[in-house]
Amino acid sequence: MSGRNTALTPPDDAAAPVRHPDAPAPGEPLGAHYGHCFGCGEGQPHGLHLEARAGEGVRVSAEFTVKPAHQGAPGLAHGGVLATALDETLGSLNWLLRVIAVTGRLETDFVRPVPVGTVLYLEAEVTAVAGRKIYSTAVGRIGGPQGPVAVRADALFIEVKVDHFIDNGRPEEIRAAMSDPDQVRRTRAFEVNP
Ligand SMILES: CCCCC/C=C\C/C=C\C/C=C\C/C=C\CCCC(=O)SCCNC(=O)CCNC(=O)[C@H](O)C(C)(C)COP(=O)(O)OP(=O)(O)OC[C@H]1O[C@@H](n2cnc3c(N)ncnc32)[C@H](O)[C@@H]1OP(=O)(O)O
Repeated sequence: MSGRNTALTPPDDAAAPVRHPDAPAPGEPLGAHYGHCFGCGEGQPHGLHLEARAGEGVRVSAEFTVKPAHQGAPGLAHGGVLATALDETLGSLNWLLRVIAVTGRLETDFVRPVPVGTVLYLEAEVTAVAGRKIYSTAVGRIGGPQGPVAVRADALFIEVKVDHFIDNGRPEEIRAAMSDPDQVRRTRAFEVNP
């Protein structure tokens, strides 16, 4: 990785994020980006079924209820599942920028154990943009939207073209996605980004 800048701190010449004019209004649900997504899709029985809503600026909020299928230790959420909830919430921010992006780096702090049955209240925001690099941060609280922080993360997403998925995804799922008009419409909405 020598010569590559993979830091989670934006460079000095990074720009403030700009909310896309067609971004959903604050309070509106963003909906799943893909029905079989483990984070947000309805078609994954043991998935997180995370529902994100647009906030003000380039911010989102989301809730995730920890189910028995998400355990690591007895009665406690698996850390990787909590990282997935953070990743998914952070990923949904890119919908407000109308940019397709994938996680390059995700740095997670696990601050408190999260029992099964808990609702994790997540909030995320984009802090800066530098070329294809999108810097963002998220927290997850328990006991209520203003409760104590249980998890937090900083992330770097990298903008990609839709070809990233078409070229790399397993052909049978890509074929199915491309023959689903709702999926195509949702994906194409990103491509008109100037
Ligand atoms: C029509 C049907 C199509 C179906 C599509 C369906 C849906 C699509 C729509 C929306 C869905 C979009 C996303 C999903 C949303 C949420 C899910 C949660 C998010 C995820 O779960 S997503 C999965 C996990 N994610 C990956 O699967 C990424 C694997 N990876 C790669 O695919 C490459 O690695 C890539 C593309 C990241 C970069 O590759 P590349 O060749 O384009 O760019 P390059 O290497 O030149 O890097 C450019 C600059 O980024 C820096 N950089 C690169 N990598 C870095 C790293 N790891 N850490 C820190 N910095 C990094 C470099 O340092 C350089 O920075 P600098 O220029 O300053 O040096």
